[in-house]
Amino acid sequence: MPSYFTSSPGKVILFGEHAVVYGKVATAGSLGLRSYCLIQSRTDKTVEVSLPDVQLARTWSISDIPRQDQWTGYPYPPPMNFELLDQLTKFVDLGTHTNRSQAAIALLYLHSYLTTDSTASQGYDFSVRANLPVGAGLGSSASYCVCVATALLQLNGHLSTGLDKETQRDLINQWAFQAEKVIHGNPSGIDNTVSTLGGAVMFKKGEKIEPMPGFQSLRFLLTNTRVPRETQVQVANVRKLREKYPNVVDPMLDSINEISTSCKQLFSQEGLDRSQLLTQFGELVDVNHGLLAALGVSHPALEKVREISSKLGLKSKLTGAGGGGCALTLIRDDVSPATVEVVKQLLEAEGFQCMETSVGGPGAGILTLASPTSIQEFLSHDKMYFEEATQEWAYFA
Ligand SMILES: Nc1ncnc2c1ncn2[C@@H]1O[C@H](COP(=O)(O)OP(=O)(O)O)[C@@H](O)[C@H]1O
Ligand SMILES: C[C@@](O)(CCOP(=O)(O)O)CC(=O)O
Repeated sequence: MPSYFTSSPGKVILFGEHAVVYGKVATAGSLGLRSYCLIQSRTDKTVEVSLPDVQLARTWSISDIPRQDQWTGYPYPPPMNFELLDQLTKFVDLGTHTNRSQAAIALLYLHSYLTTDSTASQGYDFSVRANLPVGAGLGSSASYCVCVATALLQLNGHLSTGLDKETQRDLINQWAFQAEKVIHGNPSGIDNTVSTLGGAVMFKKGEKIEPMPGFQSLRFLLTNTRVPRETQVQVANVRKLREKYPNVVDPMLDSINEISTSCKQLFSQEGLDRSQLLTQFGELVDVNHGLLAALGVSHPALEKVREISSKLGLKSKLTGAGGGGCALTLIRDDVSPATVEVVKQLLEAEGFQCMETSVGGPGAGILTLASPTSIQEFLSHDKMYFEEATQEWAYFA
């Protein structure tokens, strides 16, 4: 049985956070920061799971894991099975609300449906590690779920039955969404869609998530202010402001909507060269942050990022709910590595964590390994090891 690596990106909201809650368009893109999974069959009928980012290492006998009737491939995943969730919660016995318990239950939920008789008669090794900070609003959970879904679908032969790429992508996305529901209850589906498809997408509540045509990969410095963010609190604050001043706030939300649509137009505009595109993108970054700050969701730490980066001519905005969390700074093609280094040092001196990354890269991918590898070896590799193997990955785009 072959061994596989799977991988999938985190996500970042480029434009439209908060406004999206009121039915406006938002834009999100895939990050160069990814999760990586190793999966391979073993012969002793056990499942050995290693999730070092959430400090989980467990081995289960495959016959003990609650299992559903084998899923036949169609239709797409059945509705959430709460009885199975209960069984799995008892089975993993790690408490209901811990990071590791959610991660383990999400994995076993997919296992329960996707495992075939042939895999169940063997067992497998399974490990995931991420280049992404977990719980910082960068979609680590969706990235984890997409990696897990891709790995289990592939190991069990569900992706190799002559399906076209679009169907394979859909399968991965749908099953990852099931796992996201296990972790998050009622997510919008945006994070797993970006992680599966890569690139950038436009989304509007209740409507189909659409890829953004012509999107070009962009470079960003991502700064985690390490100020804890509470999405619900920020969303509630904007709601109160809107209730008090609807005639003031509604036009701001409409403006944010226009920023997302202007972004889409930028990438489909013929004859616009890359440098003009980046200049205009930076202007949209600036205006969007200004509107978010006016909605009251910035934070002194996020303003510090803006202050430092603007001194060196760079445009930044908060990303996600705000009130803390992360900011993104656009690095135009003409910005020298020395300038990036200076900005990084200044930000790190404030106690922030900086990550240089691209936005708009590939989505879910698989790398078939010529020979088995051990979990220990997988865990021992520097994370860059996986990045460097990029050319050999098969993506579903
Ligand atoms: N690398 C990983 N390994 C195991 N579980 C992970 C990993 N990354 C994310 N998760 C799961 O996703 C959860 C984080 O979800 P969340 O708090 O929404 O963060 P984010 O905003 O980064 O998606 C973790 O508690 C864990 O259950
Ligand atoms: C503020 C909001 O628009 C985005 C929240 O982003 P994050 O989960 O904090 O990255 C809320 C939402 O869309 O549900």
